[in-house]
Amino acid sequence: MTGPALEIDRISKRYGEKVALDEVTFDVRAGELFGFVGGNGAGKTTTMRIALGVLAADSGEVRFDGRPITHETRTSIGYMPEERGLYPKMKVLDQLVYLAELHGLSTNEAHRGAELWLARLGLGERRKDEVQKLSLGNQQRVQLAAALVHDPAVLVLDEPFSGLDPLAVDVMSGVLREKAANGVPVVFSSHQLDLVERLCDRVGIIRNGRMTAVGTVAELTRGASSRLVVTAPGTRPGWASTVPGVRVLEERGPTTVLELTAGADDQAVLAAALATGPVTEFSRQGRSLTELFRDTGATNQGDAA
Ligand SMILES: Nc1ncnc2c1ncn2[C@@H]1O[C@H](COP(=O)(O)OP(=O)(O)OP(=O)(O)O)[C@@H](O)[C@H]1O
Repeated sequence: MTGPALEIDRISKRYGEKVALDEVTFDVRAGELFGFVGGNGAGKTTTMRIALGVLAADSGEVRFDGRPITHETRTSIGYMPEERGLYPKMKVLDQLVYLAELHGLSTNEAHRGAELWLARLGLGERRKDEVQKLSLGNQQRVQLAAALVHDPAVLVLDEPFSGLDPLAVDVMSGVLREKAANGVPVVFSSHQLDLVERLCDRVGIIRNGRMTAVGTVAELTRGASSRLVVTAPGTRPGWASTVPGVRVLEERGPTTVLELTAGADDQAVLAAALATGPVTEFSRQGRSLTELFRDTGATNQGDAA
C-alpha cells in the first residue's frame, strides 16, 4: 500500500555520557502494523518520544509523509505515552473531548469522536465516571481512545498491551489492525513477543540503542533458522548424528528435529535420510521471535549497559 510513512532516520540521543540511541533507523509504512521490541532500557520510549517530537534528538531526523515532523504534523499523530497521561479526577468523556479539542477538533467533532471510541472500546457506560475510578485496564482503554479520538494519520503507542486482559488485548489488536488496514502507519512497543509475532507486519529489534534487526517476522525468524525437521519411517535412532555438523535435538518415532552447526550441509542430512528409505518431511523449522530475541542477546541489557 502506498501512502504516508513515518521514517526514523539515523536518530541519536545521549543522556549525559549515556548513549541512549545510536543512529536508530527504520520506517513504518502506510497500512503497516510495526512492532518495536527490545529489553528494558533498550531505547524504545526514547525513540517514540523523539518520533512524536516531545523530545529532541541530538542528530538524525523524523519524517512523516516525506517531511520533517512539525507542530502541525505532530497534532496528526495519535500517541499513547508510557507514563500514560490522563487526568485522574476528570470524567472519561470530558477528558476525551478536551484532548480532541487540543488536537484542533471543534466541540461537536470532539464529542462525536469521543462517543464513538468509548462505545467501540466498551466504555460507553463509564463515560461519566472519573478516570481514577476505572480499573487500570479500563484506564488503558481510555488512553487508547485518547490516542484515536482526533482520527490521527499515524499512531505511536508505547506498550499499549501491558496489563490488559485477553479480551482487552483482542479489542486493542482489532482496533490497531483496522487502523493499519485503513492506511495508517501504526508502531507500538511491547514485551509480549508472541503477540507481536502474531499481529505485526514487520518488527524492529533494538538493543542498547541500536537496531539489530528490522523485517517481517518471517524474514527474521526464517533467516535465523538452523533447525531441520526430518520424517523418514526407515530411520533408526541416532541416524542423524553420524552426519558431520549435526546436533540431534529430539527424536520422536520417525521424526527427528536437528540443528545444523556452522558449515553443516542440509543436503548431506537429506542423503542420509534417503539412504534409509522414503523421506516424507524435510523442512526448516522457523524460530519463534522469542527465541530469536533471546539468541541475539536482546534481553536483560538493563539500564547500566
Ligand atoms: N531522562 C533520562 N535521563 C537519563 N537517562 C535516561 C532518561 N530517559 C531514559 N534514559 C536512559 O536511556 C536508555 C533508554 O531508555 P528507554 O526508556 O528509551 O528504554 P525502553 O526501551 O523504553 O525501556 P523499557 O522497556 O524499560 O520501558 C536507558 O538506559 C535509560 O536509563
